[in-house]
Amino acid sequence: QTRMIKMAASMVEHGEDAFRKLFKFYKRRSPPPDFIDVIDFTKGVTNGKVLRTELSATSVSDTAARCAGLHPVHHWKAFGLEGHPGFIFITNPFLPGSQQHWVKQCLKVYPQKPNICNLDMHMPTSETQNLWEQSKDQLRRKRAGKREPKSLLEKLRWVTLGYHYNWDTKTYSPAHHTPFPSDLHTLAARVATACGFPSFSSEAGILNYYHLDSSLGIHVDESELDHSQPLLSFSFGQSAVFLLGGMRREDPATAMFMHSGDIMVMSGPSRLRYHAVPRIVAASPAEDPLPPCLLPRLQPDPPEDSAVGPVSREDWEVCAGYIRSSRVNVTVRQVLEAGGVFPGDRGGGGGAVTSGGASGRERDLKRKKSHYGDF
Ligand SMILES: O=C(O)CCC(=O)C(=O)O
Ligand SMILES: [Fe+2]
Repeated sequence: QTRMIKMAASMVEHGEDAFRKLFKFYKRRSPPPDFIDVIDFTKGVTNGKVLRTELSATSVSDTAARCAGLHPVHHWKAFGLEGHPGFIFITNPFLPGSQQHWVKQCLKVYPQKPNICNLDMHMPTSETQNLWEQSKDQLRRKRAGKREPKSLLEKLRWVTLGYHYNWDTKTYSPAHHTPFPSDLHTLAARVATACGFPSFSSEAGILNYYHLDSSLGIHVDESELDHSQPLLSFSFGQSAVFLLGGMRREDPATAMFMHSGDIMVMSGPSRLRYHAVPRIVAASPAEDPLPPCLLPRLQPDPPEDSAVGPVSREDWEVCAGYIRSSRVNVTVRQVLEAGGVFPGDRGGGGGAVTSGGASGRERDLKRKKSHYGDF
């Protein structure tokens, strides 16, 4: 019997190596990896694994899409992956000019109280309240090509929204909840509806801020209590290599680019797949550090009741200084079943939930360290 256990252990180890090796391959600095095997959905169906997917084009009116800064749903290009039901990749469906709104919110608005960020553990609220004010002049100079010491905003690693994820206990709790931003709620609702999840409710958000040397370890997001609802992921700024694995940590993974504006939906049988971000891919020196979809252009005024507003030139200069060497990813999750409550919660708060599985939302040590300490 010990032999069997040993054999199983070595198989797991061997398998784990496959995803970990791929992770290390794409993370490597010198020599840098080639990206030949990385799927680029913006190039269409070029890889045998890539499939076109139809969305429910009539489920979201063109007006509702426009109010969330999105093209009409029938213009979106959505893809799936062979053997990965429930995985949906939408290449940048944002209207020109509207990604700027989300970048600005992620840098200027969402890091503010009552939301929680990694810097809260290290400094008084009076200082974290003012990340933007304290960083804006430095970032503006950066945008003009000047070398600058790291601004406070560049030390931001994560922000949580709604039910604030507790990285230590790997749980959400009714005691740690603040209102979810309404503009992001609207965006997520439109995307979820187009993907066939009209009852999706944005209850928790995790924003991850990456620089050119950042990565996110292999993990699965299983702390939410309702896995029948999708996980939505929005990316802005520099591109990333994203690895999508299987239901077990040792399953092989597929590499794909996530570019600015791309949206990923992990639903159904793909909701609990392992995944990781081994690398941020900087624009080549010959290119503008800002992707074309983030270059300033004159936009028609957004509709009256739009969730997205115009970004002032002043504010955009700061954002551009930041995003020329960074990536922001926003994930939106539904935590509870419709009408559900936290187990053990009698309405009085407290009573954190432990998610299934002993591993919870497993992150590698590196990532864990960066949660509270790495700055
Ligand atoms: O940055 C990404 O694309 C992935 C983020 C992620 O997996 C998470 O926040 O759970
Ligand atoms: Fe994740």
